[in-house]
Amino acid sequence: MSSPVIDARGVDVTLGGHPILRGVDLRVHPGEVVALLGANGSGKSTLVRALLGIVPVSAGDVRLFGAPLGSRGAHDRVGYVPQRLPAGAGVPASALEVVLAGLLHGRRLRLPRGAHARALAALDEVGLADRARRPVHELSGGQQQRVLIARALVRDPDLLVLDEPTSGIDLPTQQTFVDTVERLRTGGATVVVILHELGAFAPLIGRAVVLRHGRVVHDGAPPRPRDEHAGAHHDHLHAHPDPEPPGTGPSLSVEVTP
Ligand SMILES: Nc1ncnc2c1ncn2[C@@H]1O[C@H](COP(=O)(O)OP(=O)(O)OP(=O)(O)O)[C@@H](O)[C@H]1O
Repeated sequence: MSSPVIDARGVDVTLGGHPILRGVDLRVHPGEVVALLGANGSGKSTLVRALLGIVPVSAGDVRLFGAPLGSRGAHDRVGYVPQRLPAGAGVPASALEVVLAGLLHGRRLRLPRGAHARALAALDEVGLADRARRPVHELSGGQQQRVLIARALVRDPDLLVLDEPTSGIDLPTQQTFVDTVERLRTGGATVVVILHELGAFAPLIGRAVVLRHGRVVHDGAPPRPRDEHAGAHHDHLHAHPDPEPPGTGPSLSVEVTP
């Protein structure tokens, strides 16, 4: 089998003095589309941030494209779509400028040749070509999310990491994202996507990794929708909080569905 795009072994992350990830192992191979699932607070965003070197790892080892974290060559191949525009996004940057920023990374402080055409093409792909000059903070939440996706796409990434791309997004826009991921996968890219529900992504997802209390509790076939609330494990896809810290509380949980 080809060498993994992501190779994380025994990853621990501690934030604010609290253990958030505990001994996470994750290997993702070229061309895989992997969904990262789990309740609110189970550690999904922290895991992708650790994989990308955005939060420090307190134990374990992470490699991207075979290189240790911090290797620029590897990072240049990644497109990352965070959950929302970072704080400070009130600066009056246009959608086009935000997308162009995706082409500035590593030591590259100048835009490459053809940058504007590439940025406009990326905005067009997410259906925002006509909003290119609009200040991004004047766009709707869903449109801002699309701008962030365009910012990742403009890099032509070999690894695309999406943090809940469909939360608060209408169904037609979700389909735009799914089509984009499908196109990247067809081109050989690898995709890791945090989701609360497989939803429109379901046809693309061959593997699901479920986190609970910062540990991987499932790595394999995606749960079928009708199983989401069945069984004791209930490590499902909805936006419920992670119920109790590990090692405390009762081992039996009961859910009452209205
Ligand atoms: N910078 C931080 N300092 C302290 N605790 C943090 C920090 N960032 C995240 N956490 C905590 O880590 C836990 C996991 O958060 P994380 O955002 O990774 O979960 P998640 O599974 O992505 O949740 P959601 O589905 O709500 O986005 C939460 O309890 C959160 O409060």
